[in-house]
Amino acid sequence: SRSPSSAVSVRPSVTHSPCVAAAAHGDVRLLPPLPPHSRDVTATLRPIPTHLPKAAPHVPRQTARRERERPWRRWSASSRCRAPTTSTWPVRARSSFFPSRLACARVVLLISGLGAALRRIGAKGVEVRKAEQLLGIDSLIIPGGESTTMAKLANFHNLFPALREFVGTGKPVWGTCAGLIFLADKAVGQKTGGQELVGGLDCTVHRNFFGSQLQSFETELSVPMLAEKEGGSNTCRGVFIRAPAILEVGQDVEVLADCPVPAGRPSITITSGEGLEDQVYSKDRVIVAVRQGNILATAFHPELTSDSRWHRVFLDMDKESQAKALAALSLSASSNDADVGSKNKAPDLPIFE
Ligand SMILES: NC(=O)CC[C@H](N)C(=O)O
Repeated sequence: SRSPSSAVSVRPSVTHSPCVAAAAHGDVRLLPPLPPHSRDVTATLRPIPTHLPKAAPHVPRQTARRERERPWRRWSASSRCRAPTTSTWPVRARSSFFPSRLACARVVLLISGLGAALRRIGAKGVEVRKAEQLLGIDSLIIPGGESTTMAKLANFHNLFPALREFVGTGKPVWGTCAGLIFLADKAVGQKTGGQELVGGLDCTVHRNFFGSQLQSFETELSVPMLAEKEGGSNTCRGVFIRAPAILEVGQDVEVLADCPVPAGRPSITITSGEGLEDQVYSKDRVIVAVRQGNILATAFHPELTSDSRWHRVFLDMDKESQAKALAALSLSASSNDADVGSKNKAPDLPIFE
């Protein structure tokens, strides 16, 4: 037999076999010879050292003076917040904000503040990165970010068909900011070449209605629905970050909040395309929150305030949708019992005279 300290040849396919485990303890057994037809590929296994080198004493890192004095710069301008240059594009994208931030819920999910806010009110969230994960969730949040990049990534991961299907199931979907843009049937103010949308919400959205990052603002919004459903004040704080706004809605869309167009904001030209004339948005108010059936959409970020009423409204939509699904299930089960032979027949409802 061979000395335990020498290298041992093993077939790669058996690297985790008991023989190799034994080799790690110095008890080396040689493998039976390879059958003549197999590829003669071998790998070298070095014995694992029994004595690990002593850990070097921990020396606390010296914080640079500049960092001590201006800690808030640490994760902003510093190169350390950049993705490693060796990452490939999709990996880097995943580490930024999508689709890991495409959030959803058995009750919803997990992005940043949205996740924390939902956890506070007892909802469980999961991250959705792949289309098939949408099958296991009850409701979905498409959060803020940058909708053009999010659309590129959703395309890359082939998420659009699954997202459209999810919206079509009637399960609750909430889009905030860029998520609202995703859900709109039509978006204007897009980059050249446009961007793909999930759609489902009958409205026209302007991608950067309120201007650039510098024009981000907070304001008090009047939302009577919040007080009606969840109690508390008639208003809520709206945090608008490079925010979109809704220019027009279809008749099935319920407007939940609007706000004045900020004074001094340059006029917005809406390029209609398809041979229609450009129009200038001339109203003095603009829509910032809507609901259409299973879709809730806000141009602002409710997760950035401590008011969790928007989250509770969304969870109520989730409960409603589950109750509906249950009712539909028990209805179809009882009609199956009563009428086993006739599949796909509409339920025979009783007539009360
Ligand atoms: N905070 C946000 O989500 C900004 C959205 C941004 N205006 C966009 O085009 O995607």
